[in-house]
Amino acid sequence: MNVPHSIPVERQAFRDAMAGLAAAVNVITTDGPHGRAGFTATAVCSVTDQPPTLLVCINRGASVYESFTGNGMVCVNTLGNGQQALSNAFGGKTAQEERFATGHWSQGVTGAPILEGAKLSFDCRITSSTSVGTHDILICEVLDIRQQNEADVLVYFARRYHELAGTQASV
Ligand SMILES: NC(=O)c1ccc[n+]([C@@H]2O[C@H](COP(=O)([O-])OP(=O)(O)OC[C@H]3O[C@@H](n4cnc5c(N)ncnc54)[C@H](O)[C@@H]3O)[C@@H](O)[C@H]2O)c1
Ligand SMILES: Cc1cc2c(cc1C)N(C[C@H](O)[C@H](O)[C@H](O)COP(=O)(O)O)c1[nH]c(=O)[nH]c(=O)c1N2
Repeated sequence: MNVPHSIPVERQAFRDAMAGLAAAVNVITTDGPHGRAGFTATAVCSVTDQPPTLLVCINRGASVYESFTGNGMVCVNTLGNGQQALSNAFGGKTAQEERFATGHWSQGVTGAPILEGAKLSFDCRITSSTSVGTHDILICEVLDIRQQNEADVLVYFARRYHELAGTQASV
């Protein structure tokens, strides 16, 4: 079978198609010698459960990039219903102080900020990374998990937020 290799997919066509994938909304945080920082990410998924590992894609052009790669620690805070303001604040163009002022934070094993009231928080160490196009794929080993089983879930789909009723997840 002849597979057409040379038909380019336009950037906008790719984005329009990706808008059809529903995704959880996460505020990714870090702290350490390279500063406290955070950004919103939907490009997060499970990689393997041995060792428990997830990935986070971060744009190398983001103002927070050096803080994340320099500190080498991250917390993936998955948002629940009613936390759209946090997603918007961490979604770009606002100062870090302003972003963190929208939530209440604690610290766990890695020192990265843990969002009080998040649906889930994965405290992680970055074990490796790979550059693809404009982004780095951060491979993050999960060292600790905090969760609210009954919390509702915030979903980003078709360029807007949707709320889902909570479901039980077990660790
Ligand atoms: N992976 C990402 O970097 C990513 C993901 C989602 C949203 N965003 C950013 O958030 C803003 C709002 O996004 P939106 O979903 O409302 O509309 P949009 O049209 O900008 O994006 C639609 C979808 O395309 C994908 N996408 C967008 N920008 C991308 C990028 N630079 N690299 C890889 N995939 C990308 C995402 O799946 C996104 O949900 C935009 O500035 C967008 O760039 C970035
Ligand atoms: C819903 C949604 C989802 C995502 C984003 C935005 C929004 C609103 N952004 C963009 C990212 O949050 C933004 O670029 C950072 O906050 C960095 O912005 P500054 O460079 O600091 O202004 C984003 N960026 C990224 O590198 N990976 C991702 O998965 C996502 N996902």
